[in-house]
Amino acid sequence: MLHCGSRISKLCRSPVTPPFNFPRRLLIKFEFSSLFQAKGLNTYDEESDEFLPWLERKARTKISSMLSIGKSAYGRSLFASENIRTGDCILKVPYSVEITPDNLLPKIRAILSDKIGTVSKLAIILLVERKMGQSSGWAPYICCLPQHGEIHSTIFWSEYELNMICQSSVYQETVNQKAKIEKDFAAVVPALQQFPDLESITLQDFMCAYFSVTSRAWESTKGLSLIPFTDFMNHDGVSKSIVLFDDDKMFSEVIADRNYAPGEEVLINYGKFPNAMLLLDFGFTVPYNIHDQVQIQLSIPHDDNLREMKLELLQHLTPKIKDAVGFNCPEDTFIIKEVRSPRGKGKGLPQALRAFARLLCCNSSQELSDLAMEAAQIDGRLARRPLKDSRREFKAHKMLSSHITQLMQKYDTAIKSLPVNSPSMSNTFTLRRQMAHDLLTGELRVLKSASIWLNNYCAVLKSTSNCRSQWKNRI
Ligand SMILES: C[S@@+](CC[C@H](N)C(=O)[O-])C[C@H]1O[C@@H](n2cnc3c(N)ncnc32)[C@H](O)[C@@H]1O
Repeated sequence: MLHCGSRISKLCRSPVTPPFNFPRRLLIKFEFSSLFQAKGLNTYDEESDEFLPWLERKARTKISSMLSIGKSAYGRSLFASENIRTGDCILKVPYSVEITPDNLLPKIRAILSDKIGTVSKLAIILLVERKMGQSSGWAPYICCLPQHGEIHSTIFWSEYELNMICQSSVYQETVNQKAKIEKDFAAVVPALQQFPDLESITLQDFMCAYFSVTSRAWESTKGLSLIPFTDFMNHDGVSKSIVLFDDDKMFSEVIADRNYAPGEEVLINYGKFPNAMLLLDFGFTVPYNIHDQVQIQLSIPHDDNLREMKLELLQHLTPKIKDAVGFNCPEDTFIIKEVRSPRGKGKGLPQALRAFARLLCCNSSQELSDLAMEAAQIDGRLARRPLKDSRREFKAHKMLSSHITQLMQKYDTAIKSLPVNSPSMSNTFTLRRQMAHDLLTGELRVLKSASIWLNNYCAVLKSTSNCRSQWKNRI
């Protein structure tokens, strides 16, 4: 899921020209292919057999004649039930059968704190409907949602399991997410206590419902919603199709971007998510994830004589400059992605990170003033250009390189310390250990690519400055 505020929304594009507007943002962006067909078991799912007819009766319209629900290696999934051709609309779900915060019972909404977020509101709806059992108008959907024990999001990992991934930023994100859920639950409890049927809802129930929302909801122009049936589709990171929302006709739909034979599993793309996000929000990882990324934290050391001046420079720049620079505190976090070419321009190594490194390596007030003046003369962004003195530019990047080397060593140790697979391990632990391995190896790959690029950049700087000094000596 793309978390509200903290995660960047991206417009979704479909290879098929849609006849209507794209959604602003999808919590899950649907793309599909049969890449994983080998894993798509398509065993007949008796329980789900009645699901689509039930939803179509509720919607009073046909939703899909081309897809059926089956069981896959990753739980329920949708499979082609007939030949599908590129451009076919394979499902169309009216907004009337999507679950949005508007479905919250007015009597509960009236006593809920304003601070409760949309994810929590949807989670409460799911919990209320579950408590209603068979009398719920959503009962067939509710009983398909994941239960505690089937969920592998890191919010459900034990401390021991979490320790396997303490190198990754997802560790802290998990701690933060759990704290947020606990806070929301504490705010929800007084409202639940007003209703005898709901007061037995536990934090664990709330966490499961919260996970159902983060792993299955979309965000579109109309806000956050759960889309029954569509949310049975599993993820394939290389697929291209998406769910489209037609606000005029009030339905969401998926259009085939290729042909499918009957029985093929139809997979979609949830978005360009790194394993860290897949793990936290969806409870799974992919073995080789091209979207993996690593958080790098740099700080101005307390024993740096110029610390105050560096802070001053960062803090007293105009807000525009601060935003553009991307840092305004002694310690900052930068996201790096895999650097594709060791000799390329460093795509993946954020300019802001390199700029911070240049600032950190300044060792005179004159150098700092020069940087500030240069920033003012160009676009206001600090230290974005290579330093004129190539030895200082070298030093800044060497510092980054050694920081990344240290991180690589820590990741390497973490991977080597993963418990060795053994038959005595529970299935759950074996799976989570594998997820930890996917996550750590992906992040290590990102670090290695950055390290190669930095070493190459430093080598070029060194040879250039050597050439220059040899040339100077000759004159
Ligand atoms: C939107 S639901 C998809 C339907 C789900 N399989 C079900 O049984 O209802 C997302 C969940 O499906 C599973 N899933 C989807 N794609 C996966 C993949 N590529 N690998 C592993 N699990 C996947 C994860 O459990 C995830 O939380």
